[in-house]
Amino acid sequence: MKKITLLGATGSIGIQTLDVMREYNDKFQLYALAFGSNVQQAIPIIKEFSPKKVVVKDEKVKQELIGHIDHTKVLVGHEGLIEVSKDDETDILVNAVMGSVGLKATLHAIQQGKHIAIANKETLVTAGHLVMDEVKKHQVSFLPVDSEHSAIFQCLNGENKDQVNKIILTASGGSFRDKSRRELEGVTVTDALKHPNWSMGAKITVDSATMMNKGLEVIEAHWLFDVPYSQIDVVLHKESVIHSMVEFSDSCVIAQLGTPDMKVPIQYALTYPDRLDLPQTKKLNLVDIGQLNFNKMDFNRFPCLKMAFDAGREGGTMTTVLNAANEVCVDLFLNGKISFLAIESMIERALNQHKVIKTPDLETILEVDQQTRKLVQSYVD
Ligand SMILES: NC(=O)C1=CN([C@@H]2O[C@H](COP(=O)(O)OP(=O)(O)OC[C@H]3O[C@@H](n4cnc5c(N)ncnc54)[C@H](OP(=O)(O)O)[C@@H]3O)[C@@H](O)[C@H]2O)C=CC1
Ligand SMILES: CC(=O)[C@@H](O)[C@H](O)COP(=O)(O)O
Ligand SMILES: [Mn+2]
Repeated sequence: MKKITLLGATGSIGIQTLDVMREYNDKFQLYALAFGSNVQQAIPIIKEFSPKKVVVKDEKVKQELIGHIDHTKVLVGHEGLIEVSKDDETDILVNAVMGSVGLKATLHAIQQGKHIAIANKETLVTAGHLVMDEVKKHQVSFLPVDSEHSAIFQCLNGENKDQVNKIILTASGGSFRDKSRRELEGVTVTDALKHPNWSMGAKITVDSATMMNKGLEVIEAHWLFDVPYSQIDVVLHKESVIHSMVEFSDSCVIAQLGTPDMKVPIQYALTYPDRLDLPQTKKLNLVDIGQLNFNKMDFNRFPCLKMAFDAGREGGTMTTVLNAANEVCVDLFLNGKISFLAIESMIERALNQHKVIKTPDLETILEVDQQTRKLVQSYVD
């Protein structure tokens, strides 16, 4: 029985992680969970899984929650996230929070030798070098949940990493893939939230529409698989059936395929190296699909992807700025404060204003993250 601490239990990945745990309740037990403020979503989860500890965003949410639950210790904020993540009783940390709020807890968990299933790509974008250094130092398993990275991880299974030519990430194109840049001028939040293939949280769905999601994933792949940016490609693939590919020295390409269902990579990260039944998922039927499409990525159409490659190549605090600026801009867009196209122009402005600090420590990362959030907010205030 593995004890799991699940950060982001009320979110899209969190809920699907609980589905997997429900199916395999002889293998996994929910020791602790964390969520932000969605108390109504959290109450039935807490009642069903009876975790020993729950972490919420702040005191106000704690007060809202405690009248509804018994026998569960309620903790608050960053300190709470760190406490449950490094807790002696935690075997596996599933990090499925949205945003760089997951960084410190992840570092503490690794330092305590916990195994990590990582969905929270922002943690790797903001401070990938710190995270991967700790992973190497403490020899923990750090398994990707993100569908593309799970695919790459599977393609690399048993292969010699020195014989990798390139990693090829697939991108669906997001909600606006068939629109020209001019047509993007009037798009709404409701339109942006209609992802063609995946049902996900609001922030990642907007990231997918701006193509920043793929940009974050390029940086995530760089850190997870220790591959230089010159060996990472992105190809448009509107069906999201091939989740990603790896090309090897002999020109052989290995791809991982499946219907778009996040329960597959979530379960694989929890049960690796075993592949257990997943009865709830739809099997891939290529005959029914008939045709798979691939298109060249257009960096002028999707400037966020170019910004992410450039920030990744620059390194240091540049990706911290990219991530923090993006988090603020997407939030402003979702709250109707800025237009869709302002997301990319404001991120670009923040990147241009930043003087990079190479190999920053944690304190520097956190400081740059906060400064960037304030700066980007000041563009609209
Ligand atoms: N959804 C997907 O299919 C995929 C997601 N990912 C990545 O996984 C991560 C989660 O995405 P997704 O599940 O879609 O996001 P959601 O927005 O659906 O869920 C985010 C979760 O994080 C919680 N949260 C937010 N802020 C805090 C905080 N300060 N303290 C504690 N918990 C907090 C939310 O709580 P609450 O809502 O209660 O406030 C919620 O449980 C992201 O990094 C995303 O990029 C990667 C691949 C696919
Ligand atoms: C399910 C998942 O991993 C998402 O990151 C997904 O890949 C988003 O799709 P696109 O970014 O390709 O539109
Ligand atoms: Mn992905």
